[in-house]
Amino acid sequence: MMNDVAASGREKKILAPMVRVGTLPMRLLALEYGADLVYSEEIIDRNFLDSYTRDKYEIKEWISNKTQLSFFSTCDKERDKLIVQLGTSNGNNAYKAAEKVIPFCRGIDVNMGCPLDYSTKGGMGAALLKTPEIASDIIKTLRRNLPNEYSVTAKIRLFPVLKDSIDFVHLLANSGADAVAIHARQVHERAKDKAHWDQLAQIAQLVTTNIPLMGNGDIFSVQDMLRMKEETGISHWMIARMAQWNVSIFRGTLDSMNNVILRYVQLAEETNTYYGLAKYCLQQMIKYQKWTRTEFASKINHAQSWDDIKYALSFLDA
Ligand SMILES: Cc1cc2nc3c(=O)[nH]c(=O)nc-3n(C[C@H](O)[C@H](O)[C@H](O)COP(=O)(O)O)c2cc1C
Repeated sequence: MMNDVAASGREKKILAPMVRVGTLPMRLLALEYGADLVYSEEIIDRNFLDSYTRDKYEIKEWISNKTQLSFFSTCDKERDKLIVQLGTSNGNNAYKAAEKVIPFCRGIDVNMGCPLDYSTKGGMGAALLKTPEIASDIIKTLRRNLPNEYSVTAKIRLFPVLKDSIDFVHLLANSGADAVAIHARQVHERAKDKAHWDQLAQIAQLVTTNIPLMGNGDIFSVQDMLRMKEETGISHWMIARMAQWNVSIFRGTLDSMNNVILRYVQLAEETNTYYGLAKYCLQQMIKYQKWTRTEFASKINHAQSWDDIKYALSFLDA
C-alpha cells in the first residue's frame, strides 16, 4: 500500500522535528492550522526501550522506567499525521523502539542530521552520514520489519560535495526509505547560515529514484514555499523555526499571535504538558514578536506553574 509520505503527487506542509517544541500541543496546533504531517521531536531509541505506557484520558504517555517521567505523548487526533523521529545508531534498537510506538503513528523517521555532540558521540544524528552502512542497515531493518502502511524516512543534511548528497539519497532509497527530508545545510553550518536551495535543486534534478524529497531550511512564508517549488521542484515543505515562532504559518496567512498563544496554552493544558515546556515555547514566540519588555513576557519568564502561565494570559493585550 502506498503510504502517506510516499504519496508524492500533492504538495505537503510538514512540521519539522524540533526538540522541546514539537511536543503534542504544538503538533495538534500545527494540524489545526493545516499541516499535512507533523514530526515529533527526536526521541532516542533507548528511551522507548526502557519505558512503559500510561493512558490519561485521551492521551497516551510513554514513561521512562528510570525517571518515571513522561518523555513522549500522543493522542488519536494526530495518529494518521504523526511521524515519530528516532535518534538511533543501530537497526535492531531502532526497530524495537519503533515497535513500541508504531500503532500510534503514521511512520518512523531516523535523524541523520543532528550535529550536536550528544547525538554524534553515540553514532547517531549526523554521525550516520559518515557511516553509510549503518544508516542503510537502520532503514533496511525498519522497512523489513514494519508493516508497509507505515512510512520509513530519514532526515539528512548536505554533504560538502554534491555527488555525496546524491549518493546518500540513493543509498537510503535503495535501502527502502519512502521519502528523504533534506535540511539544506552542511553539518557544520548553523541557522544563521543561508540554506543552500541551489543544492536542493541539483539533488532533486539528479537523483534517479522517484521517492519524494522534503525540502527544509529557511522557509518562513507561503511565498518561500512557492519559491522553493519554483527553484528546486520540491513541493514537500518541512518548516521548523517559523513554526516555532508562529505555527499558523501552516494556514498561509498568519493568525494573530494572541490567538496562537491562547490556543497553544489551551491545548498544552488539555494534553497534560509540563508547564516548563509550554513556558519555553511561549518564550520563543515572545522573542520573535519582540515582546520581551512587556508585562506578559515578564509574567511568563517568572512562571513556576500552570496557574502562573494562565495568569500571564490576562496581560496578553497589555
Ligand atoms: C528548537 C529546534 C529543535 C530542533 N530539533 C530537531 C530534532 O529533534 N531533530 C531534527 O532532525 N532536527 C531538529 N532541528 C532542526 C530542524 O528540524 C530544521 O532542520 C532546521 O531548523 C532548519 O529548518 P528551518 O530553517 O525551517 O528552521 C531543530 C531545530 C530547532 C530550531
